Amino acid sequence: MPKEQPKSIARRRSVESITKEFRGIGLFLFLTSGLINVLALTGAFYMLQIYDRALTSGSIPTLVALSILAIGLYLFQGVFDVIRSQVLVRVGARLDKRLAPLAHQVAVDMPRYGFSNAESLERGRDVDVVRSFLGSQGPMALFDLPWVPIYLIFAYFLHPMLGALTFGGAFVLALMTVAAELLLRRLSSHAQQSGVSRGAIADSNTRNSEILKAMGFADRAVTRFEVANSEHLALQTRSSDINGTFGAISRVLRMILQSAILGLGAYLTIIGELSAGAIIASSIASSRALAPIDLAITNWKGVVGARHSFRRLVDTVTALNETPKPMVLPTPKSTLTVDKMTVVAPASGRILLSDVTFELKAGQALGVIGPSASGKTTFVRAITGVWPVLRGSVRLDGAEMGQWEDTAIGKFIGYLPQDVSLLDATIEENISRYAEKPDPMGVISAARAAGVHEMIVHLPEGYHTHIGPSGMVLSAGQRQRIGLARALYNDPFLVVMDEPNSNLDGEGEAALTEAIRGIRARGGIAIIIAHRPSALAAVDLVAVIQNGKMAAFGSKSEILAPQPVNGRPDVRPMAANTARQGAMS
Ligand SMILES: Nc1ncnc2c1ncn2[C@@H]1O[C@H](COP(=O)(O)OP(=O)(O)OP(=O)(O)O)[C@@H](O)[C@H]1O
Repeated sequence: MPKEQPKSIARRRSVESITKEFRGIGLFLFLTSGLINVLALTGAFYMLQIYDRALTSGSIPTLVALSILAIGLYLFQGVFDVIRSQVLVRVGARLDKRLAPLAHQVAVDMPRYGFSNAESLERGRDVDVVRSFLGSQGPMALFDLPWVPIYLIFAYFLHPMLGALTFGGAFVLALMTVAAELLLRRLSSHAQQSGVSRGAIADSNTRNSEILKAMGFADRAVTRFEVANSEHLALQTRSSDINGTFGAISRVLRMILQSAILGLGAYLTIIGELSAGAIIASSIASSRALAPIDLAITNWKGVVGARHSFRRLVDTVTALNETPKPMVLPTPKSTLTVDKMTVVAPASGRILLSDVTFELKAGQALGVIGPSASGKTTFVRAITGVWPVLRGSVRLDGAEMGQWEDTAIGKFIGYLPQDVSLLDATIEENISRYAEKPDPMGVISAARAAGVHEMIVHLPEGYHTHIGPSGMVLSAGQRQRIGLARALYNDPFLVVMDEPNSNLDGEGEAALTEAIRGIRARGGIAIIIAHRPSALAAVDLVAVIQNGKMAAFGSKSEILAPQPVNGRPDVRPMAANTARQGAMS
């Protein structure tokens, strides 16, 4: 027997972990479906008894008793049907409650690895797809399918030929289900991909609404969306066409088969092998036998979509299960050591930064300079753990970053990215990083350190001002200062800032310099990427990044010293020249 691959073992474990709590419910639904299907024979038995007993005996009391019994059984069937559908809806809701946070956790991580927002949000939608499928007719059909033999056996006992005809019909419809599956499987995956591409265009267009308006190319952006939308619609239409056609053929086949059963029944009655009641009973039983297959065909598009989404959810859970749970380590307080760090672009695998080595001690601040696209942002992304390190290591007090849990290490890191990106929440929630119980003094002291406290208290709602999506109600400089306060909240050991002064005025830059001095004075480490030299006023070390390598590293006075006119060739880039003027001032 071939050995099972570790990946498929991991996937199997994930499926087991997702379905574990639903196994009992699954058995309950299966048995309830059996009961519903047995009760659904009521109509067939009723007709048999009416024709063969009540009509032949002419007994009204028998007719009434049979009718009361049939109504009672129908009501029972209805009750179980309601229970089954309500349980399925609740299973969907429970699954959603359990999986939605996991899917969102992965969705939040995906953009870091080069996935578009649309692709990331698709993970969240997977949960919706599975939940709505569970609330639809699809799963009922799937639960009814295993009980189809009950009706086949019933028809067989009425007459073997009726059983054979019903079986033949069920077989043809089952083949149609297989055909629908084969045709829809690939199409559904293409339709889903085209939906993601369409979403990515819509997302990019809405995020750039100001640019589209100012430079008047909104109509061309809409055209791009239209093209992607048409492609998506064409695929959707094709899969709906296939589903609809198969559904229609299956309904017609069912009608033909039911008439054929009646015809065969009539023939068997004429030749004296069947009673009149059995004709109607066999017609009812065959119709019930084919109903779940018919329903499955009609809902097959949903089945394929839900299966696709469920598989991706399994991948999601597998990915999360594969992440080892780190130990709790003490708060770092002495060193940041970077050893031969090599970083690749997550999506393309292109090497963006290689063999970077240096060490910073508590109380030091490093300014990072270098030309555009040299790898400075890549450098901070790797140091803050936003991007993984391909080779080499980044260590705090000797322990690699990966040895900490994300939430634990996050407390020791302050990060002000180039694109500040504030969250859609209040200023207090932004600065306190969504703390459940924000420490007001901590928030205020971070805001003071960033020189933004006065500005915040002058807003009508102060720290409770809701800043809207992407920090809409604030100016770029205000956003940057609040971003700085968020980076400084709770005095993290390592504070990394990517061009923190790009939108700051003189007062803001002075606050930034003070903040860097504050970090150094309390024994933290600061790393500042700067194009504008004024940001380097409070640093003691400077590194030069050039062409994805660390071209120079040393004290500020050494790196930014005036260059000799003659003498050895200088490794320091042009950027150092621009940085020099302000930083030395
Ligand atoms: N997500 C990404 N995927 C692939 N390549 C990327 C990605 N982000 C940046 N790069 C590439 O990595 C290189 C370094 O980019 P990086 O943003 O680190 O430069 P930088 O020095 O910060 O530039 P700037 O000063 O203009 O901000 C560039 O060639 C860029 O094209």
